[in-house]
Amino acid sequence: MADTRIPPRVVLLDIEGTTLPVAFVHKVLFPYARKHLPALLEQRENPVVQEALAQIAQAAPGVPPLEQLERWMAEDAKVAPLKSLQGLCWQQGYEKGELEAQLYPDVEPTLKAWKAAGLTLAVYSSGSEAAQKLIYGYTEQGNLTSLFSAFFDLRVGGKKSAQSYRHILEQSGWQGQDVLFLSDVVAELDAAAQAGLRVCQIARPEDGTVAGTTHPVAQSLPQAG
Ligand SMILES: CSCCC(=O)C(=O)COP(=O)(O)O
Ligand SMILES: [Mg+2]
Repeated sequence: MADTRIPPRVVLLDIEGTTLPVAFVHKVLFPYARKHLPALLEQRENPVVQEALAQIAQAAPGVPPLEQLERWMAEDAKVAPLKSLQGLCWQQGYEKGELEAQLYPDVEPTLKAWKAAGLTLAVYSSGSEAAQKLIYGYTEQGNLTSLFSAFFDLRVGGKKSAQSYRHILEQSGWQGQDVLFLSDVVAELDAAAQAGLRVCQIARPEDGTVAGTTHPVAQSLPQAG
């Protein structure tokens, strides 16, 4: 159990519902990817596409790739081939100026203040590392990627599994009691706490996030720090 009188050294942040509105992900990013996936799948020479197609064939033998991707998108499944292909669609959207990440208003000033105060900042999202870097690379406030020291994605495992947070600690060398994990999803906080991290739920009123009963709750990043 962490001594809460000692401040954390690292803040590990979820994205959707924590730093970026759920509506932006579901009403802007996901539809953009859905529209561009069929053309992307034609780019057979692209190594990201090739790897994703191989992973889809392994996960769903005999199912046409686009059909399987549609199923996963309908379920909002957090699976690596979908996430890497979505990331590639978004890359093209950001580079063409068709996408720009709209963070919650408190996020950019708070991240900068935490960084200036000496905290290490890191991301853990189901979105691929490439997609995370795009979000923070193309925000309305400019490129914020240099604020972050590490980007963790589904390669460490799913966010509702304690083992994933143990992998993050192993890979980073951080001690669990030094790391504060912020997320809107209680099951993710449960898993992180089980692995020995400090946790705080971000329950955004504008997203209607339901506050749990087992972990500290804040309505914005500055309240959590
Ligand atoms: C970082 S890319 C957009 C978010 C995304 O694809 C997603 O599935 C949301 O995942 P999170 O773990 O940030 O809730
Ligand atoms: Mg989230």
